[in-house]
Amino acid sequence: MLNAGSRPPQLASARPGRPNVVRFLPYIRPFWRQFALSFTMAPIGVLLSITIPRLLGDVVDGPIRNGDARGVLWYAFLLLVVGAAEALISLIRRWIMSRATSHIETNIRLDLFAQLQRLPMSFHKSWESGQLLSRVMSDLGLLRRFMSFGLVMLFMSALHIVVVLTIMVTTLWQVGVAVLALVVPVIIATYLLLRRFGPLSRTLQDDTGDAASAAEESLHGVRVIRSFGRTAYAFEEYDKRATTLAQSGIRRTNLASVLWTLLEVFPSVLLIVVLIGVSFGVSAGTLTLGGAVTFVTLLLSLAWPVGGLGFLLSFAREAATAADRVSEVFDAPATITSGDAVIADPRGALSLRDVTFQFPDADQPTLDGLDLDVAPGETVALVGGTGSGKSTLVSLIPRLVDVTGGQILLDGVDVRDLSLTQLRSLIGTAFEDPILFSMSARENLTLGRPDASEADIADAVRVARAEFVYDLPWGLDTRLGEQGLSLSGGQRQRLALARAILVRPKVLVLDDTLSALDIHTEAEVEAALKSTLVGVTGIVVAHRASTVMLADRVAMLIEGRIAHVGTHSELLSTVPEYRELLSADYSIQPDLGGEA
Ligand SMILES: Nc1ncnc2c1ncn2[C@@H]1O[C@H](COP(=O)(O)OP(=O)(O)OP(=O)(O)O)[C@@H](O)[C@H]1O
Repeated sequence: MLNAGSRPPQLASARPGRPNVVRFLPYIRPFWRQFALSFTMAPIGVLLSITIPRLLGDVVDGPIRNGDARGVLWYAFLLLVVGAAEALISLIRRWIMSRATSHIETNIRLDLFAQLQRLPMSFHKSWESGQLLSRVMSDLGLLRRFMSFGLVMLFMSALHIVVVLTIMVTTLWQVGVAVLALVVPVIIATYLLLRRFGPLSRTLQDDTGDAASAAEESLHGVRVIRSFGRTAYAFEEYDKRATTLAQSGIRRTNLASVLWTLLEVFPSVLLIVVLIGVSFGVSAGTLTLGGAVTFVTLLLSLAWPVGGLGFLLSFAREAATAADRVSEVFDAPATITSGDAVIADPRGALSLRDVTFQFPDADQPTLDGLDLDVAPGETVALVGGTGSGKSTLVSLIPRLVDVTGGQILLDGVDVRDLSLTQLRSLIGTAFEDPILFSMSARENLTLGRPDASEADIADAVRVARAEFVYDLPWGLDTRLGEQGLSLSGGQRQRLALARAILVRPKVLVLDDTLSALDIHTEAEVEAALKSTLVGVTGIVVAHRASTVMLADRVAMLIEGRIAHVGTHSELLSTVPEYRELLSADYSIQPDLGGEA
């Protein structure tokens, strides 16, 4: 798996007044030869395309006027060669650019993915996944398409227009000036329309992200939606976002159509002016018939560059918006950064010193002044009512989030000062809701230790009572997860537990990992875990008395504070809230009662 920390983004830093799109230039730098070649070929293409009107003029004034059939054929051949050369140049340019920009897109996408891996959980909780997906996929795709052909076409169109207008002004200045007089208001109108286009394009791209989020959420929760009979409601919710998206698309296309129409009609208006101008020129004898043909054909050659300019300018605006949206993810602060310290001989002593944690949008702390020392090899169970802060506390240990006050020390070193790679290799975590990836059972198991041997895997599988993996259709190579074989909740939990054990952690954090197991399997797993936890520091979030039995000591959380610490028997006999909390299990396990 990608080590996010090892891939710093190449994106240039933000500067006031500098458009975000410019910040992506470092990605283009390794491919500057391809870009240089493509931009050098562009003027040759323009030159060839304006050669055709010149040849047409010459054939009219020469072979056609003189009735020279061989001459006409010769010009026809020349026209064919010029046309073919123009097509070949454009083909080569496309090949070069599509290869270069695909690499650029991949590099940006990898950096963006690494950045998403680096960003703290608070970022992922506050951003809808559809919004992130639309940035990773559609915005980057749009940027690539713009770099691949939009940029060079924009350059070619502008060059073509400038060259043709210059030829016109120098050949027949009266007509040239009239054409220029018409071009200026069109440029101003284009500029004004594009200013309105920017915000519309941003809204459309944001609405695309919203629609993607709605689709992702309802597909993810399709089981819940169906079981509550809320398919119609989910459809309505998606319909709302899809309609908003369609409306934004229509508003943007309406505006773009005005721009495109303006620029498409423009050459036809120019044609009238030019036709009147050249007919005066021909009758006054200042222009030959061939010259008139060249003039008119040159003007007609403007139809695509001018018509396409509207599309290309709006495309450039959309690419700028896509760059803004992608930059927002790159600019989000990666608050969980690696420290430099490395523990030479890790033992797994864990200490909480006045640990406080408050969610950014909460008005009071979720954890408030926690102190606890867990000795190497000791197992502490965290118990407490629902919402008392157990999961929040365990997420602080591997730094999924950071404390907002106090310190968590591992072997006396503040976890924020430790190398993140070492910290996460020392801590194995398994959550209540185990996430399995769309890969083989073996890859899922070895996620935290890709070099694990068959014997290590077998050992972890045995402790977690996950032997069922060997009975899957293709054993350890069976593909699991969203697009693979689906496992039961208990099987998933056991696989996640084996994954955490396989890391051979110094600290094993189990966040209610055994909740989906039946009582017998849980007892088996616990017995095996007990032998494994020897020498490993354990932090076990527990709801059942049976899980608490794994622990040497119990810390009871009440409203974000550690209210009681002691052995299970001590708390049972001295803390009524503890007895009450575990009463369900307590009543069905008389031997526990005996212990009390
Ligand atoms: N992003 C958040 N912003 C604000 N409050 C939050 C956020 N996430 C969780 N909380 C609150 O923090 C408190 C502690 O939650 P936590 O999940 O740690 O409890 P828990 O003890 O693990 O509960 P359970 O046993 O039900 O899993 C809860 O009141 C929860 O609503």
